[in-house]
Amino acid sequence: MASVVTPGTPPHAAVPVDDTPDGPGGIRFANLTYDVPFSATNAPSRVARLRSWALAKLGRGGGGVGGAVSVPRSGPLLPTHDGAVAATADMTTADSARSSSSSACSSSSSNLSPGPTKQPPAAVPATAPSPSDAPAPEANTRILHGVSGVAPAGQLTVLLGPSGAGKTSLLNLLAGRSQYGPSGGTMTFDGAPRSRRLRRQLAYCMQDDIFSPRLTVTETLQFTARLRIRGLSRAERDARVTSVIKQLRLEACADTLMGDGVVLKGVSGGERKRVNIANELLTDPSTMLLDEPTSGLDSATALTVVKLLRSLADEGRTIITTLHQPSSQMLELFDNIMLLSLGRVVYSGAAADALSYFESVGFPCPVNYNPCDFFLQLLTDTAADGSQPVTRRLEAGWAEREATTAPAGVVPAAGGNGDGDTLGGGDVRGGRLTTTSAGAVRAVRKRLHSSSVQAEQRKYPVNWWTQVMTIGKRSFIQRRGELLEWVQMLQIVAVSFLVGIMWFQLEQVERTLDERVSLVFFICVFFSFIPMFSAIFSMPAEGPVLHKERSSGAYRLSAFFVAKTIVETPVELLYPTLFTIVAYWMAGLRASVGAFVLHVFVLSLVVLTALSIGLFVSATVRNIKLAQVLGSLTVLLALLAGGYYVNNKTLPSWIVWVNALSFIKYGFEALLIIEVRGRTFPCSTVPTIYSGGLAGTSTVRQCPVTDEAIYRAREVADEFGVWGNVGVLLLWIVVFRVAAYLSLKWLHVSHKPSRRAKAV
Ligand SMILES: Nc1ncnc2c1ncn2[C@@H]1O[C@H](COP(=O)(O)OP(=O)(O)OP(=O)(O)O)[C@@H](O)[C@H]1O
Repeated sequence: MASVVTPGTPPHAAVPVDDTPDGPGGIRFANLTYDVPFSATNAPSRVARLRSWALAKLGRGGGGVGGAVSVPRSGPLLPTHDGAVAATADMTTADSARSSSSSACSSSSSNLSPGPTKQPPAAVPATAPSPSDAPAPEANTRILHGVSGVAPAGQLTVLLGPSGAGKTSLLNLLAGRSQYGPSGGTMTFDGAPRSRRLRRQLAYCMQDDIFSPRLTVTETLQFTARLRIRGLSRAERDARVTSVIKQLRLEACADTLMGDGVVLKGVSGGERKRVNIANELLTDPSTMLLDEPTSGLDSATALTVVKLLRSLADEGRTIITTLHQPSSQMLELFDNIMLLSLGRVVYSGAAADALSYFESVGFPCPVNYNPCDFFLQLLTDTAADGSQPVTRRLEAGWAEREATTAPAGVVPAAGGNGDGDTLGGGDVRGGRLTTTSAGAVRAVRKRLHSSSVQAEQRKYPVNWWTQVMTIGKRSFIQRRGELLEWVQMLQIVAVSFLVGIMWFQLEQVERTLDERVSLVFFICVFFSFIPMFSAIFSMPAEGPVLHKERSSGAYRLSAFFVAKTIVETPVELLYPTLFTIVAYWMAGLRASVGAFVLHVFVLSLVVLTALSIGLFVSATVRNIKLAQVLGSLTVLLALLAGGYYVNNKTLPSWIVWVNALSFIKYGFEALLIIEVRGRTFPCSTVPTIYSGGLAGTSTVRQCPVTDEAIYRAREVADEFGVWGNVGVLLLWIVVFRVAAYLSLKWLHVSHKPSRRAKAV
């Protein structure tokens, strides 16, 4: 046996560790605190941050970022109207702001008074100070204040609390997915600290059920199974998917698209929630954390989902879920309830004991009232002055109870010590007749223990190549669906015919040279805009799925990136190829198969360059509007500096360098060389810049017009040749792809928990 104690955690909060299937089951956490930087909650302006930074550099203080000022810990405890004492000593001003803002959202009058049955202790002391409850550093806002609890194996534990109470933050901490990691406290899972192996056993169903919209339910589950389950044959994996579909009663929608709920119609809201659970259930997790699995569902469907969770708990799994407004029918299905208010526990224990506890502290639930509604109303009850005396009293009451009854800072598990032995078949737990047997709990844990010991050795469930193949196949289905949309097809076919008609069968004479050059330039510009914006919109669409899957440790970012590149490259080249087949021959561009093939090749590179730049922009800038603006500016700059509208001669000398930055210029020059190299064009009666008959070139006309004359007129560096331009485009593609990869890795979708998270 060992102990897990983190710095800043009082020794009494040590939780025994027994890393065996027979050790204490479930999740235990004690004195968990969670702080987020003040700037994250209050978002001071850049100017304020800059000012703060400058003052700090000058050594003049400045009150931290955004000017947070701590209320001294020894500051006065606020008396409340009923004589109880409000524990505000450990709140920063940011806390107070959060507290009062959440008050402002709740009812404005205090209409819940203590009932007559039992009087609460005359004056409940404030939360007992403990090291983990110490004030957060000045620049932080404390979201969770020393939260302790137990979610025993084989039981359904429900987190309740008003909006902003910290339910999601607690779940994120337990799942190791919080943005900043816990700042203090301990947690153990089946008696052991969190480890890589646990990450595989722990399923986290996030509130937003994020899926690739163009996959069916079965495909979605099959791809997850392929990525997250190791060592099964294809038949075994399919059997697992089928059994999960059956377990979650998804047979009727097995072949329905997931959809996105906006443009693409797919499964219903309730089905989507169940697919979300099914997706996590595939790995046969011992522990499931669910954030609002019933949000947006009607009461009957919500009850079905909760019943499902009940049955999963009865199989021996540890289930913790947050719920917004459970019905009284649901209450019957819960084993334990943990009530949170502004980051503090006000009750944690058997669901069936909650009412008697509230009665014992002076808040009896009215007859025929939904107890959960009653609890939540108590916690949102606000006095006329904005204070929350009831909440404060409940917090203080629970803190006192914790201090006196559970020296380890751990609430006794409902119905026993949580080791599973007390959960005999037909055991009465929290007033509910349980069906979970100690054997079921032990069987689940033994099975998972042995399989996960092997998993411990590996960072990812399947090897890199399998990851690439699986993600590639999935991306292909997704992109194929998008690309083959008839609207997109229509756009390309229409534009290619339009172009073919506008530039129809250009004569090979000087008179049409300008049109020929403008057509080549137009093609480059058109195939820069379309892919640039397609890429800019791709990350916002794919990012959430990537983030979710990377957070569960399903695959490497490099596998995603390589798969995306391999699959999307040929798919993205479909449109330029289609366009060229129609427009090239209709317009009468160089009638040679070699020139045609080279034209398609160079145009493809232009498309890939625009895609790579767009990908980099969307991977770096999260704000889609800003990404759009940056994308437009980039293409516009590339267009203006592309060599058609302005060139080195017309540009002011100090800005000539922008020409070199225009990727369109390289594509344009390469295509122009392909078009005119080695060709001559008979002069027409009206002189043009190409024959040197116009001012600025030569007074003597040179007939016929040669390719060199065209290069001169257009300032094309022909010594660079087609392949020189191709080389530059390839360089742009590589540079921006690598930059996009690094940006994704370091800026947004790293699955790695923060250092703080690793420490606990
Ligand atoms: N990373 C963060 N940055 C800034 N504020 C945060 C962060 N994480 C949580 N918070 C704040 O912490 C508080 C608790 O948030 P949390 O999402 O945990 O509440 P919740 O109980 O799940 O609410 P809801 O029921 O509305 O989902 C909120 O006021 C939220 O704004």
